[in-house]
Amino acid sequence: MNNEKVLCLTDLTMSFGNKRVLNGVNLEVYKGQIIGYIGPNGAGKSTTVKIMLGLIEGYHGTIEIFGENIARGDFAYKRKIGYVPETAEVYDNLTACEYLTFTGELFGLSSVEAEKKAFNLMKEFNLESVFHQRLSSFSKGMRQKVLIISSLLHDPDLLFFDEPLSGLDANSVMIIKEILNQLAARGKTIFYSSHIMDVVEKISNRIILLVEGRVVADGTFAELQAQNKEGTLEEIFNQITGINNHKEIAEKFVGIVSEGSNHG
Ligand SMILES: Nc1ncnc2c1ncn2[C@@H]1O[C@H](COP(=O)(O)OP(=O)(O)OP(=O)(O)O)[C@@H](O)[C@H]1O
Repeated sequence: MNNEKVLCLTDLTMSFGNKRVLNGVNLEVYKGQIIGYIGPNGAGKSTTVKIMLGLIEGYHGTIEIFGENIARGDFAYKRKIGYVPETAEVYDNLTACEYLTFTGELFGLSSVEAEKKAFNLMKEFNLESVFHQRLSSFSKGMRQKVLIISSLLHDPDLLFFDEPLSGLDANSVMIIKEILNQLAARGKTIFYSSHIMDVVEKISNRIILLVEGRVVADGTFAELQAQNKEGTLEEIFNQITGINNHKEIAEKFVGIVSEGSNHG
């Protein structure tokens, strides 16, 4: 593992109104690491990522990316970043070709270069026949693949993926997992959030668990296993986050659903 520091968060806090969402997050991430950033709904994962991308302001603490404090306002670092958001506004009226050429150009590629690279990448996902179709006609998984391609066109050094496997079928998941592994082997750093625990378990070489805006576990899967009684990452997650009454919650939920049901 390389010891070049790519990301450094020091005492990161963030509030929305009176609500404290991040409670002093400290992290150092090194080149070539694949970080699985996990946590319950609302833990603050997307907020952390959006702050690092400069999409949310008003945080306290320090964020250094590639050694630069991002508060200085020099956004050159963004050119070396790729991002797949959790929910994306894709420009539905554009064709895949138009959208990808446009995003490639935003990151400094020439239009010819962006289009050629986009086409070649679409082809690897068997999407070449829809290259000139509007995104509005794409299925969820097809759109997700376009977003993944769009985040990688400029060959970024640091990738932020928020639930990158959303909507992808089993074969595509295997391909993306392999792509992430190969990118990391080439020195790319990957920071991704996902709720799909078996995938996080398999592909991350470091797992960070955030609960209520605090890092409560940080280590390789083997290290987390050694610190906890449970076996799979899903079980470790449930053990640490203290949610072990799934059955009772489900029973209550179904009870409420069936309340007063005289609907025939
Ligand atoms: N723009 C906003 N204004 C007010 N509150 C917000 C805003 N964005 C996020 N929050 C709140 O911050 C908390 C953390 O949200 P965040 O989206 O970071 O969680 P998450 O860990 O990514 O969750 P999930 O797993 O559900 O995607 C939530 O309580 C959310 O309601």
